Amino acid sequence: MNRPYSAKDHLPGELYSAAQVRELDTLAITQIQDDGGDTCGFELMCRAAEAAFACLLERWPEEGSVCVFAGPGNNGGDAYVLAALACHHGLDVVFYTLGDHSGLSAAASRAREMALEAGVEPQVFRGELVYEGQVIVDGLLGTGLNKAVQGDYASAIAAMNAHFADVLALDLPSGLSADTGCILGCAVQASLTVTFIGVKQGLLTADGPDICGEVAFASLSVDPLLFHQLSASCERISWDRLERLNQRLNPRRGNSHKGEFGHVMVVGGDHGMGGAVAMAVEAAGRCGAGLIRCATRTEHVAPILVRRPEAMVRAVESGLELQPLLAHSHVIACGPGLGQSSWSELLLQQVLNASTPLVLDADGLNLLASPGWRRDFSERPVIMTPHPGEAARLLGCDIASVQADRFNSARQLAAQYQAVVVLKGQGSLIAAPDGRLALCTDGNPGMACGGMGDVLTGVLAALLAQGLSPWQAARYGVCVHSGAADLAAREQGQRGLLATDLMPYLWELMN
Ligand SMILES: NC(=O)C1=CN([C@@H]2O[C@H](COP(=O)(O)OP(=O)(O)OC[C@H]3O[C@@H](n4cnc5c(N)ncnc54)[C@H](O)[C@@H]3O)[C@@H](O)[C@H]2O)[C@@H](O)CC1
Ligand SMILES: Nc1ncnc2c1ncn2[C@@H]1O[C@H](COP(=O)(O)OP(=O)(O)O)[C@@H](O)[C@H]1O
Ligand SMILES: [K+]
Repeated sequence: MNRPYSAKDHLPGELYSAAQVRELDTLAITQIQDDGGDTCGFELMCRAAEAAFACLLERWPEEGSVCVFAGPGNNGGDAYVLAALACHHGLDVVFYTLGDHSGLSAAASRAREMALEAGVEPQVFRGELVYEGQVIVDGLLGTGLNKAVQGDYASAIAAMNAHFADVLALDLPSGLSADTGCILGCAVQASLTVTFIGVKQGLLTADGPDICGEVAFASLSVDPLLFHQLSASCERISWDRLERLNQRLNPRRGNSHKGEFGHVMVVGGDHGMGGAVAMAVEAAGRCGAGLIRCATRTEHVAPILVRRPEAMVRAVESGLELQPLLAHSHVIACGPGLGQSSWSELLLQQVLNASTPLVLDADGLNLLASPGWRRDFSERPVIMTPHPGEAARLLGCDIASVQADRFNSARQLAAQYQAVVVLKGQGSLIAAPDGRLALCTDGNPGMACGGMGDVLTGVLAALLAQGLSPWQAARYGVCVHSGAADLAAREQGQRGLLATDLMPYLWELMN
């Protein structure tokens, strides 16, 4: 029996779209066929069901029964085989079907026969879920989901979600889009999702992580060489993975000096928003920038110096004093607390006129989105860090449209601005202008609080200052930032986590 392995830290680094996984399925079936195996995908279906059933036994070892839902596609086929295995194992099986099962695929038909022979008694789901046990298996809809869920399917999903039992989802929770991580109409809330052959990109961003529960991956013993035939849509990154891939910054030479680690200039902090620049300054320092300057409003100078006397903080009240300061910087971080006043515009204008590597965040992005400000950054190393609201302004659409396809939104922004883009939020995405995508699985909802983005801006600026390219810095920085937040939350919990709580952990992870 092929053993799936679980926990997001151990998921493979390659993520795939639904279409790509279908391609992998086909390649795997062809190979099984060439090796003298079955020709219709039944072998693969059996392996999927075996892997899922192994997970079920491991997670719920005491349970004596299982309730299985099967849809009319191959996801339902997996469910039939699992039900047969459960019967053979001596579990009581309640089996509900939805949709027309007279047109099952060849593989799913064989799966159904196998279930009937094992003693499974399928009944059409008519709105009432009668089951007393602890485990429901969701085999309604998989990667074939192609429209919003409604009608009987929606009723079945509502019944599963209302039941006290835990749900094990086959491949992915029904109703979740494998491509976007969005709920299409409604979705099953799973405790455990066992996903097959390739990890679908939608499991790890937007609503995916909330809906999937724990994610286990089962390769179905597919020949790894098959995977070389198509490139993954997206790379999964995490602090732990970067570390294992040995993508850390090298230890410093003993004989080094501050000039080697870059001078960062943080620009922003209009009236009432001095904290934002203060946090970017401190994060840049904790991530190893050689020297940090800050250009801000007069009233913020003293408070920032009190907190971080290491920084060189200058008042730029008229805005025009900025130009000569920029000339002495290796990296500019612009946007935190910048505001959208004429002062803000004057500062941003000068920042955009420079050619220094740039991290652009917050109001820097909001201003960039307004008419007449649009830029092409192909000649300059730039990282843009929009949250979904800022991304919507930059793309001229609403937030729901950004979130409806985060992968596409990030890619589109990177192409339009010719910059590396970090689309923030659960499962932060990093997109390069050439189409490369990475998804960070670190981070937690404790980070949904003011100032977290300002800290990220400082982190990224420090990494650019130490010589990383925008693509490297963004991948590394997003993982360090989210990894630090996970460490901080482990101490005291997620709720109540503050942006400045990350500082000691940034320091630790950077070493
Ligand atoms: N093809 C293969 O070789 C393998 C496939 N596997 C399983 O097969 C699944 C994919 O199978 P399918 O491509 O048949 O797709 P699904 O099983 O996801 O279902 C597709 C069916 O559902 C219908 N449907 C789609 N959206 C609907 C909606 N919102 N409301 C009602 N009906 C809807 C479609 O019209 C179609 O009839 C995977 O997720 C995985 O579980 C696994 O057995 C591994 C091997
Ligand atoms: N639910 C979440 N899960 C993971 N990361 C999150 C979550 N909510 C926010 N974050 C992260 O926290 C940071 C918040 O940034 P942002 O919204 O710009 O905050 P602010 O503007 O207040 O500084 C981003 O890096 C984002 O990815
Ligand atoms: K499913």
